Amino acid sequence: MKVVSTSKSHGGVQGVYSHTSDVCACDMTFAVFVPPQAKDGPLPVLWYLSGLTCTHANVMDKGEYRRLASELGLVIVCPDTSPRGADVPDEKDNWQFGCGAGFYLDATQEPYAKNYRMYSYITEELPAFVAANFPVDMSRQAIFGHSMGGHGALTIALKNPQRYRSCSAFAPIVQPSTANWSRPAFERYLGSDEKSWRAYDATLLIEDGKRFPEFFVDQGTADGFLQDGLRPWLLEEGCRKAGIDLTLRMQEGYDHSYNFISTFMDDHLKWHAGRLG
Ligand SMILES: N[C@@H](CCC(=O)N[C@@H](CSC=O)C(=O)NCC(=O)O)C(=O)O
Repeated sequence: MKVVSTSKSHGGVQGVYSHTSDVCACDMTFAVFVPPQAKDGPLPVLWYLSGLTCTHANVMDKGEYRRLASELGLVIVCPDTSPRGADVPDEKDNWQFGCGAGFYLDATQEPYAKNYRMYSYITEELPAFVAANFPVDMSRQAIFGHSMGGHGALTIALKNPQRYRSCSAFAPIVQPSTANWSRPAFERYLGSDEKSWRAYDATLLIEDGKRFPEFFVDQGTADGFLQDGLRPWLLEEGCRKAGIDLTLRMQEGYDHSYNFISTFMDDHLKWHAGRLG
């Protein structure tokens, strides 16, 4: 593991690290905040998945999670959103595909299948790496995220309900396989058979029988992506039919930015901490 940077904050350490990922066949960078309680033993770990165009740094710089994470004794891990590097296929002028737009899935189509394996990276390789290198109690994990990362958190929790004690999201893409901003990426990563897309679509996973006990979602009413891209009412309907407990808070006047996320970050951290013990 390469230490990119460390910096003391609220008694803990905000670090940025990189490692060689076999799964993504490139070097990957991620951020970890370790609160001061780590000196007394392993701590619960909360995974934050970021949205389109982000790296590990957006939430680290603008999410405002460290003060309360320190108080609550939560380790916060913030991975990148895609593979990157000179050998990774990309489309520089397309923010909804390629680097920064990995959609937390395992691509099956060439030339993307070699590197774009963010589902396996987030659920297998990075957890094993974090467990081996940080003071974490892997029996106490939770996951949350924003937008594309909200989609990632919901789908990963639905597919691994025994691993995560809780899941929440800020303005998640709840049905990416039918939204115009994500459909083209799904087709290019997964091929034209839309049946294979269902494995990476929260509302369709629920329709297909996957379950998670409860979700907590915040959504701004002034979010420019609300009507066409995010559509939380689809998740509301799916959860209602499936008997999944969904707390959906429509936050008046808030947009899609980190000003919205940081406003409600404390509520999400407290909600997860209450379930992580
Ligand atoms: N470049 C786009 C806007 C991209 C954008 O809003 N990205 C969001 C996530 S969107 C869904 O996954 C984000 O988190 N951006 C990073 C940030 O720091 O705000 C455009 O120009 O419209």
